[in-house]
Amino acid sequence: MAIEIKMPALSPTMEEGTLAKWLVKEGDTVKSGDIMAEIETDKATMEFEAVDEGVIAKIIVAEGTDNVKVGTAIALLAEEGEDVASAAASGSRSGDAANAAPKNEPTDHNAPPMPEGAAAAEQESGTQKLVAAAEQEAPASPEIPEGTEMVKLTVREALRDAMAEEMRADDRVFVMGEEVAQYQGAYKVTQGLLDEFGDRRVIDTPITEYGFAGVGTGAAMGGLRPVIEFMTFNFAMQAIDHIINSAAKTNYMSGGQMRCPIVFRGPNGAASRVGAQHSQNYGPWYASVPGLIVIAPYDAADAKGLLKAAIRSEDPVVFLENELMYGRSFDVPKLDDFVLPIGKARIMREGKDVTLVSYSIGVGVALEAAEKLAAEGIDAEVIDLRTLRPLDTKTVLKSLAKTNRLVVVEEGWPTCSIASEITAVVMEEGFDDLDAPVLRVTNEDVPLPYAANLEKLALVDANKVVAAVKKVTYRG
Ligand SMILES: Cc1ncc(C[n+]2csc(CCOP(=O)(O)OP(=O)(O)O)c2C)c(N)n1
Repeated sequence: MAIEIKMPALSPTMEEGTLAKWLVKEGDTVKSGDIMAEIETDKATMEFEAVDEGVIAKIIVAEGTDNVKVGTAIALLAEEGEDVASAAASGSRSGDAANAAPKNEPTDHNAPPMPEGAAAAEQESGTQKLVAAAEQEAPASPEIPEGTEMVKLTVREALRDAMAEEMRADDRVFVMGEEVAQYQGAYKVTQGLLDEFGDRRVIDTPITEYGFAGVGTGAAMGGLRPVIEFMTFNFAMQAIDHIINSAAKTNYMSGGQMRCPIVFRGPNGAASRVGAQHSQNYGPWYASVPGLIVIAPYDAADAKGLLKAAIRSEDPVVFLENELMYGRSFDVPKLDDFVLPIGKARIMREGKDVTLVSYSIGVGVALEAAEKLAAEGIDAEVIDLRTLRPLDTKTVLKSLAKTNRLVVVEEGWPTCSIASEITAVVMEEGFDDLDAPVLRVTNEDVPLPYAANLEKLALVDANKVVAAVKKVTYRG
């Protein structure tokens, strides 16, 4: 089987580039270190070296092609002893998941058109469509066709449906974690999955987060699409080395030649009376790591649409749920394949006097505050970030340009928080739009107390948001 040569990531931020020039042609022999092509990005022109030895069996993406996404197959290499003609005609092999074609490829009706290079490569590799679905620009709220039926689902059911749909569509997807199979999840998120998919794809593990996060990461590098459930993200402290040092680095340290399509999911943040060690928000921790995508949905529709997108992502996703949201019901579009774009915030409520930015359970706090403020004649716009990395700063800055005041609401500590990051971005890029300092409304900067009265005082709430808004609107 031929080896796919892929568009390399020649810098940590490179997402696509121009295949400016091929320096080899079909039939040429290359060895490790030979310069094969010149690749241009908006920053520089760089030489692309061969890693493997062999004969160029086929050039897939022609020179001069713009917008070739990192990871797109650009040529096929026949290995030593392999017949070049049949290598060119045959499929390809590679250790990474981007090449392992799914048996039943899911279709993404929301996927925008692909750039030329990716479209050409798609004929060679069916999975390019999935890459494009997760990585392309898409509208903030994908259009839900008029007349679409909505169904009420709990966040828990929406998450289960997302996994079940992706498992039906792609048999590389499997779920692994403590109590996910027979017990159907510590919070019953994996309900029904063992019955439908069997114990090869719904796997109970010992209490060893380091072990199963590592097995999952290896499986993703080897061509599968694991969904790793942590009973809570507090226990993922045991697994953090695999998430940060292995999964997040794969794409970059292999120069785009290997990907790690894995989802780490589970509840995050404070629950109720579970104490300091079980009540932490890891959003800011993971969002500070290049190479990770971090998603923290609020409602059931987002939980479903974003988890489906996460499972299709070519890069590792930390998917932060919230225990207190699992049982809450919301409208979810009844569509065959409801997938939301990663990296797009959503305006939950339009307003003109102040912008409230939040994510996960904090969105509910912000919406509650907006209602209270409306009663006092203050019209708040509420933004749900949805994705914490990459952050949709455009949507935040656009809203600020309208309201000129901003408060960030976060169920987490204030120091080095998402709120701090938003504040920095707004100061750097939106300074002239500010009529007041940006305020952070967060939990108190202490390990969460266990005593019910102290816990309540330490957590963010709508009254604290109202007080902050009065400060920035000078109505206090
Ligand atoms: C690192 C970590 N992972 C998961 C948990 C959640 N957890 C608490 S008790 C428990 C089961 C413990 O079973 P066992 O060790 O057999 O002790 P038992 O309570 O049954 O005596 C689990 C999974 C945890 N506390 N810490």
